[in-house]
Amino acid sequence: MATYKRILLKLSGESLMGDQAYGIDQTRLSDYAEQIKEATALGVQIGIVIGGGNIFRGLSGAANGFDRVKGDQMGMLATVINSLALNSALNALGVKSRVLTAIRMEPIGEFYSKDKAIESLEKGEVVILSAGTGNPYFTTDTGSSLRGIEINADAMLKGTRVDGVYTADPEKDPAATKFDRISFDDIYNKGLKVMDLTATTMCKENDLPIVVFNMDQKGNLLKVLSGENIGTVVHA
Ligand SMILES: Nc1ncnc2c1ncn2[C@@H]1O[C@H](COP(=O)(O)OP(=O)(O)OP(=O)(O)O)[C@@H](O)[C@H]1O
Ligand SMILES: O=c1ccn([C@@H]2O[C@H](COP(=O)(O)O)[C@@H](O)[C@H]2O)c(=O)[nH]1
Repeated sequence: MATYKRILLKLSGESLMGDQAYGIDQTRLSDYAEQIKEATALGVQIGIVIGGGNIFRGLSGAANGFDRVKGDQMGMLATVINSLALNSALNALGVKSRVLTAIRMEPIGEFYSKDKAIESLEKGEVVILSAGTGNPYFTTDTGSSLRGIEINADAMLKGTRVDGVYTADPEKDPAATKFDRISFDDIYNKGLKVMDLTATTMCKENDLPIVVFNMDQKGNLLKVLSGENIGTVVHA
């Protein structure tokens, strides 16, 4: 029996490159697809947003002289590339999945609507919600909170390459310690940067709890869905 009936799973684009310097690592991609397959076997309805940091980020583009809006559009297209890769990997495992895009680009994906997403979820299909919010100056974390709220998810599961929320960025501060649970207010008060503040605020204001966990370890998604607290729960 799973803890949640419907989830929004946020996957990190940057994690998708595995040990490579850029792009999509096939082993990591297959591992994510396997974990998602295991989760569907529990009967959980799964919406997915995947980042684009393994390919392009608007802010890095702007730092190199790109127009910010064009750079962000490139970033959103990067998330579509990752979404198609995941769609293909899931279909190869026999998991029916569908890509909906926040920007019209048929036949690459169907244009997103909440109704289409929910219809697919109720049929047991995995829905990949691509191109972020469709607008520049946002991130896929904000895209995840937005879509999670729209589809009435029970929780947003942020599957990343660290195993929870720490007192400081654990990739920079080896002395940082992990929280098992933390409130939205403490995220602000302590200035923790595991997710951007727009995304955090949307989750707080719409009562969408977040679970941050390490998706790069096989079996972890199943553990979270089975109620094991292997990450950090961010709550009201
Ligand atoms: N207090 C903190 N606790 C945990 N992680 C933190 C904290 N502060 C910063 N981070 C960083 O946040 C990162 C997680 O963010 P995320 O999964 O969104 O990665 P990303 O690089 O933004 O991915 P994407 O490609 O989807 O944009 C971790 O890699 C971690 O280094
Ligand atoms: O709603 C959105 C979502 C994303 N972007 C751009 O895409 C890249 C990649 O997304 P990440 O969340 O960083 O993985 C992001 O840097 C933005 O440039 C966007 O503009 N709007």
